[in-house]
Amino acid sequence: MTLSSSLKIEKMRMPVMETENTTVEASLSEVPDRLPFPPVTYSHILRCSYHDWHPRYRPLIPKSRLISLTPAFVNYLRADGIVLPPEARPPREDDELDAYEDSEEGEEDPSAEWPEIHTQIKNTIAELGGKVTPKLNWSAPKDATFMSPTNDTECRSPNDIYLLLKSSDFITHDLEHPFDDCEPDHINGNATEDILPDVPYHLVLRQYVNFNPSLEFRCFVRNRKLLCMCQRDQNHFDFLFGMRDMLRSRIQSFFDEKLRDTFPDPNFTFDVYIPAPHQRVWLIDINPWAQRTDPLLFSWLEILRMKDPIGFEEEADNGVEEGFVRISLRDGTVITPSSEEEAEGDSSSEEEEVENVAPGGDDQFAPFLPEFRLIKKDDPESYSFNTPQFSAHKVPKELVDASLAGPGGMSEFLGKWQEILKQQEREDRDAGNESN
Ligand SMILES: Nc1ncnc2c1ncn2[C@@H]1O[C@H](COP(=O)(O)OP(=O)(O)OP(=O)(O)O)[C@@H](O)[C@H]1O
Repeated sequence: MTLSSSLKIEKMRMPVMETENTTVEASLSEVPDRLPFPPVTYSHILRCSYHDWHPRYRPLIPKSRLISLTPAFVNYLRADGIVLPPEARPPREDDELDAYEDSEEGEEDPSAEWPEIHTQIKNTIAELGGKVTPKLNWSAPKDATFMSPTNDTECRSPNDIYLLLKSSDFITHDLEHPFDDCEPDHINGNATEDILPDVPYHLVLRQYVNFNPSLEFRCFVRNRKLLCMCQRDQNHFDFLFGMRDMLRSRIQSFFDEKLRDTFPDPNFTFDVYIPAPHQRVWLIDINPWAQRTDPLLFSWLEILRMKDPIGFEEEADNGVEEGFVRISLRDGTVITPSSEEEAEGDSSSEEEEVENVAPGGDDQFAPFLPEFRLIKKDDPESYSFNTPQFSAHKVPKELVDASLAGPGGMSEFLGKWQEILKQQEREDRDAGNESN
């Protein structure tokens, strides 16, 4: 989950936008001040927490482990400043220096307050092959990768994890604001008492895999219908256009078979990863149907106003004649598929327009398949904003510049900074002793 995509950004994204099949034009005057979301309830937010859905969808998720967090560890994450547990030092040749370090007053060790968690994290990293990527109940610390030696969320030690978690605004949001803009649930039409629920905080450690970002997609579900989907990465990938129909079909089947009737809420979003050979769909994340979830290549207003797609299955359920569906190609050919396989076919999505004629034969047109939006080459309406992703959540520019000195720059910088502070303390102490 990312921090709320503000209405300002909604407005920036609204002007003319080329979609898969049509051109949507929306005048800024049409954009309401508040988006017409149904109320986001506390329980919806909790049901989108990794710890809640992980047990249900375990076989669909890349290998991951959950560590239930104690209040002491959560307090450590919440505390200002970044103090890391001392790490085992490599043996030194200089005996004198070793003696000096041993004789120094014990370094502060925050993990003394949560030794079991520290050990569990160490063991889980080892169990998952030595490399993990962390997240809390809803968010990964993607905005803090500049702190990492590898410049991503790969972690090999507990300290790598603490450094990322404590540097991330997204993690702070999970800790301090998970229920912002939400309201209590209603039972029999009456609002329950407005008390913020306790969050069972968990650290999620996922086995680190080299993800191909072009094959990550975000999908939007309304009233248990897959409404639309788009790529997650903000770059253009030419090869995706030829694969669009196949990927859409995979995601649709995955949704129909695994998620549609099992996720407790009718509205939500989910992220998937479909690595080569693109046979298997992996569930990566479930996010709330709420403005805080980044709509990526769509705007929320557009999604909220979108017509329901109508699929083959549904037509069969409604007893609608097969001929009701037609696919017209740009050369004027009209085909009427008799099965999903045929509809999928190998026709190029670039060449094809898919239409649906509403029951009753009137001229209402609605998208037949969920729209699958991809970033076009040199798209003048590029969806990226010429700023690095998550830049709004990063630290002051000077610090970012310091980190650009090279990989690991920031953690080295932090280590040096802590040394400088300690040296300062020692000097102050000595100066105090001399003056006494
Ligand atoms: N097992 C993994 N190994 C390596 N990278 C991963 C793994 N799982 C996820 N990622 C990467 O981490 C990114 C963030 O993961 P995830 O979607 O769970 O975080 P999030 O904070 O909920 O994101 P968002 O705010 O966009 O919803 C993914 O887009 C993917 O690129």
